[in-house]
Amino acid sequence: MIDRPSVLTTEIAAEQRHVDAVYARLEELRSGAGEVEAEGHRRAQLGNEGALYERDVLVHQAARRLKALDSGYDGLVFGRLDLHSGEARHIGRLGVLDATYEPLVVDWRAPAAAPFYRATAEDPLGVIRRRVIHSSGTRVVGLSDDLLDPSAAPEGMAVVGEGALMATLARARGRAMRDIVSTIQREQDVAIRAPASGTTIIEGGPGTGKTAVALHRVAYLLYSDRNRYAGGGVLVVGPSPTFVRYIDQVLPSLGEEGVVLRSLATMLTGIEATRRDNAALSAIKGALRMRRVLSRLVWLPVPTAPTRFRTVYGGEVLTLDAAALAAARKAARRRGSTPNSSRGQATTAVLDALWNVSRSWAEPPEHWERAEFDAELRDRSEFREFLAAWWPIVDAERVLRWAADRSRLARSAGSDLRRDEVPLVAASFARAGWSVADVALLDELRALLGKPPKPQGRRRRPEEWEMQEIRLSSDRASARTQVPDDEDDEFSLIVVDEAQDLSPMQWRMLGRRGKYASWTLVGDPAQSAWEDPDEAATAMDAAVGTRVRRRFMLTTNYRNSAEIFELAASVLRRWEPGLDLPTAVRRTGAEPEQRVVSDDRLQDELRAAVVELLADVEGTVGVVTTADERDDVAGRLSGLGAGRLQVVDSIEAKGLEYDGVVVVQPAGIIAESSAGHRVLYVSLSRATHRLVVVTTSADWAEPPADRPDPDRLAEPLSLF
Ligand SMILES: Nc1ncnc2c1ncn2[C@@H]1O[C@H](COP(=O)(O)OP(=O)(O)OP(=O)(O)O)[C@@H](O)[C@H]1O
Repeated sequence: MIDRPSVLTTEIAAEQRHVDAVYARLEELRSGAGEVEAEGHRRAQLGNEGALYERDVLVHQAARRLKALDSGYDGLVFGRLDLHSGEARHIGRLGVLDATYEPLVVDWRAPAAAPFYRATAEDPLGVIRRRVIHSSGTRVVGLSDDLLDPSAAPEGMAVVGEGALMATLARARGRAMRDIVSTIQREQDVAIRAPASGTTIIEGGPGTGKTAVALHRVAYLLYSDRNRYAGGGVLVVGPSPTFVRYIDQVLPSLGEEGVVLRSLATMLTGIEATRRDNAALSAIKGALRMRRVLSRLVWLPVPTAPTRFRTVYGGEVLTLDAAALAAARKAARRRGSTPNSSRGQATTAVLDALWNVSRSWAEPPEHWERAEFDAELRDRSEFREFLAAWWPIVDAERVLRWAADRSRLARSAGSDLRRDEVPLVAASFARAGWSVADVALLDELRALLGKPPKPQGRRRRPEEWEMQEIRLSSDRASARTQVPDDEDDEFSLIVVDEAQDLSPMQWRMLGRRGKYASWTLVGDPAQSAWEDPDEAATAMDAAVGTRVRRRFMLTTNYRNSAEIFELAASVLRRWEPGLDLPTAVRRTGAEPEQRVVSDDRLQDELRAAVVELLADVEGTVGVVTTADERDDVAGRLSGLGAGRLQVVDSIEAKGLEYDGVVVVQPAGIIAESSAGHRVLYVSLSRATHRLVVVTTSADWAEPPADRPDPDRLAEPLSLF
């Protein structure tokens, strides 16, 4: 007896035929792009500038095309819509036309693909059946159908497979975040395709896909207005280097390579913040009052500045003492805009002071000519050396290191730092390396210090500019990831993840990079650890400007099992009862566990829990501890997990996810910062499958009687 193929096998075979046709067409397009490139090189052999220009254009176009064709290769076709009109529309990672310009695949970002994400049974948008096509490389391995409009289904229309979303969510997580292009949900799609102008705010609880949505939005905006965004640069900012490593494969998997990903610790080229200050210090350093402190600091004489200058002119000795130099410094500052750009004003002020010395004598040498006096002194090496020592060009790092001297910091503090705060802040600048909060201070200092005037260079001929432009645009993608983006770097699109935690000084740092940018801000006020929401909101307003704001709220948690999220939510609600939290959609039957042990058993129990989770889940395991304990815990667990285990502190855990999570000493995590229960909420909502809490006290979830007033806690909800 011959087995009849199942409906699923028949349907898979039919889709495979279409997918094969798409790959065959892709090969033709690849060889076409190769020919364009060869043609470019042939033209360059003519040797004149016009030919070189054409070569650059053609090679650039071909390279872009090839890159686009390669990027979406695996699993290129992932969806199909069967429409009322009878059309079967395939959706994929990129658009492919056949030789007669009929679409074989529609790019997921094109308007024609929108119903794939937006159609529902209540509002089918002309879609009868939506099909998700699962592939492995170029081979179709499965299908998941949704019949959205059964009444319109033609006779014999097959409906096969399980729900695609649930199947995807149940899969084990790897070390890197994946794209969600085949299962984007309706509320997410609306945020992804929101207009570019102004500021788009995407809010939602843990695991609602905010990060995924923000990254897909970048790919969407690059698709819909590539010239503007690829040319002007796109910056994605995340909270920590670990987070940036976690998300850095999503955009390349969507075919976008040229986006700059930075964490708040690595915003400045050449400076990597290696530590975080404690909550009290971060609050001081992040507050706007630091700007006033820094603006005084930059004008103080450098610690090695000479306090006297003596020279001989026309046989007479001219001396400037400390008071005269201080007056000259004041005069230079009045005339200059920033210290580094004011060397000229400083020179003039010193010459004025020297001249005035001669004028104050009982018998001023009347035959001295001012112009001659200036010209001769300016030329002298002793004068130039004095100026270089007295008014040197300084960089931000040196200036902040000098502030490790308490008396120097106190001189700049005005009434902006309390007396007891000065030694704390000064001591932190004396420590090796920089903290994350210092990065924003260094950036502010760079702006306040300014730049020395540029020496005049040779002017370029217009055609040189043109060639330069072409090379720049063709190299831009790779150049942007290699060339330092310094304080001059402006972006046309800035995406900020975990935006609820930015300090006012960090908002200023980003604002300087996006004066004309379109912004996408992603955050969850309930996960906020920042204390002064009003000041942060003001700084955010100043950074993003007053243009139109659009808001989207994501409501479904796709990360956690319902069992795990219920625990995280119940803890947060004990502290802040009125919060609106998302709903988790996936039940696994695995309840989160709490293991209460004595102090001396804590480490053994932690190790046992980690070993157990590594054996139980397929993917990654995370251990979340307090910042103080993190390195010790990592040391004790080293050697376990072969790349599947990561130990992070509770702030670093932001934005990350693992299949299994062990949270160690939750009471310690709460105690670490003033909004510690929110930080714990973040820690408890990192796991997809298993959560184990290892603790020495059973009542960690109970808020203390003197907990902060819930009304005050709710304020950060108004950040956006
Ligand atoms: N539509 C979707 N289809 C498949 N997976 C999804 C979808 N939306 C979100 N996810 C998955 O859910 C998880 C959480 O997403 P993401 O990290 O973007 O959430 P988040 O809102 O930024 O979370 P948090 O605020 O807790 O950091 C990720 O694994 C993501 O891939």
